[in-house]
Amino acid sequence: GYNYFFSPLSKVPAPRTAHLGDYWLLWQGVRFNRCFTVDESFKTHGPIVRIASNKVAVNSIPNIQEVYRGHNYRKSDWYKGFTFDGLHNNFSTDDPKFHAFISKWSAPPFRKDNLVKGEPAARRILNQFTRRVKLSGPRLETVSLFRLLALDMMGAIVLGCDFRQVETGKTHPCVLDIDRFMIDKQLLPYLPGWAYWTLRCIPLQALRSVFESGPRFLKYAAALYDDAVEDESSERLNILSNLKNFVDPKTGESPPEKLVISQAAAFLFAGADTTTVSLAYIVWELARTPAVYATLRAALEAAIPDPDIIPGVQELRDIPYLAAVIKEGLRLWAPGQSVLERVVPAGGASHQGIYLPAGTVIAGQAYSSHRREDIFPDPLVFRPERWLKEIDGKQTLYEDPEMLAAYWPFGIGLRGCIGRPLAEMELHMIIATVVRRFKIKPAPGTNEKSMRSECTVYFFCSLTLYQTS
Ligand code: HEM
Repeated sequence: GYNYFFSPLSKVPAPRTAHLGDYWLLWQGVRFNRCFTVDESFKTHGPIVRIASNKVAVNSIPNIQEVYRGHNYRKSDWYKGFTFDGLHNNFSTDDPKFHAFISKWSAPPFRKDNLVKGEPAARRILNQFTRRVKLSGPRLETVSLFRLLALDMMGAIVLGCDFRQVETGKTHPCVLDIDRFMIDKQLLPYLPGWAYWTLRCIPLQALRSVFESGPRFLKYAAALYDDAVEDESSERLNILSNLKNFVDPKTGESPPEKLVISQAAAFLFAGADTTTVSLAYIVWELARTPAVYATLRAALEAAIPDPDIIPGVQELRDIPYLAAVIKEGLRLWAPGQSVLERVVPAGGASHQGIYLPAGTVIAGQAYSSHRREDIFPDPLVFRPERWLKEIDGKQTLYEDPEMLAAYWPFGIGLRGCIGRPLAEMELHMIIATVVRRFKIKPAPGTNEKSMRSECTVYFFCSLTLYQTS
């Protein structure tokens, strides 16, 4: 009754059941359908929609910019699930001071000049990947393989550790725990408290391993921390040794060990599967869109005459068609594209002419912004050309300001993705290698339906990679 008639949010347009409480959103979440249903609701009800008793979603670009730009709208309680041992990291915290404090240590290894020093390690892993593809035969489970690749690359380039998964073909246990951890932290929090605690009491091994994944994560991170060493030969900063040895020049203080370990655990879950999912979708789009594959292949053959050579990221960034393929892939299939919750600050705020009291949870979703027909014509078509323009007779990456404002696969502003430069480096190097060295086509069973997901790894994606002559 209160939710439906008297709540200040009852004025916000919504599917009828969303006005009644939190079950509508929960139901969409357990069906892995939240992102798509919220998107449908925008189409039916307009740019602001109520999605739960205290939650609204917005799809107007100025509203989204206002919410995500600064620290004014803090992260919601949902992010608290991503603490480890009660300790926050730069993903989970809603405190701007703590965020600035922890970002100060974490940011330097992600600087482009530092990442470039990781290129030899990235090349070594990509050559191992090529050998593994050849060993595996023509049909490949690409998601599993990309998961090995993404974690190995992140480990070698910025974490200062060698997972050696691609080389040995053995999956590190933390990869499976990423799945369990995401179920525990992303899905189960939507259950009512009694249902969550009932599940926790059921003595089923599969459930136990879900609930114990958080502590296990911390153990993996602690082991990495213990092993982290400076790579003196390359003068490359890695996150763990950087955090381990960091001394604040002003205060002389170092970050507490427990905090560093919690931060390392955050990088493990935030950096591996995001890259995996992006890769899987981009390669799938290339496999099912032969004209785009052919154009990219030709551009790469021109830029990389010898397929045994893997160019550096700067050289690859100078191939506009490759950059446009990655941009377009992330437009359609960014891994974190469902609602990212923030909280309306003290004093409340007005969005789309509706007053939202302080404490209302508000969110946009990249999935919907990226499919705005008025901004991205034929939004469902994978068309890298939309990001290109002929300037002075040369094909150039062109970022139309309206498209750019609506494009946020890595989030926006101060709480945007700290790993973006690394992710972009990995995507450039991996996609260039795959396309330059292999012909690809989707295997039977990989189709629109099998690829439909909330953009976690819960989808079946099997592509056949053929080696070219
Ligand atoms: C294609 C790959 C990636 C995509 C699309 C992506 C996307 C995002 C998005 C959308 C956010 C904002 C989340 C929110 O507001 O809730 C985010 C934050 C974050 N990402 Fe990424 N990410 C990627 C790769 C990585 C990598 C490789 C790392 C680390 C090695 C990483 C570490 C983080 C961290 C620590 C945050 C929290 C930043 C903060 O709140 O200040 N991400 N990412």
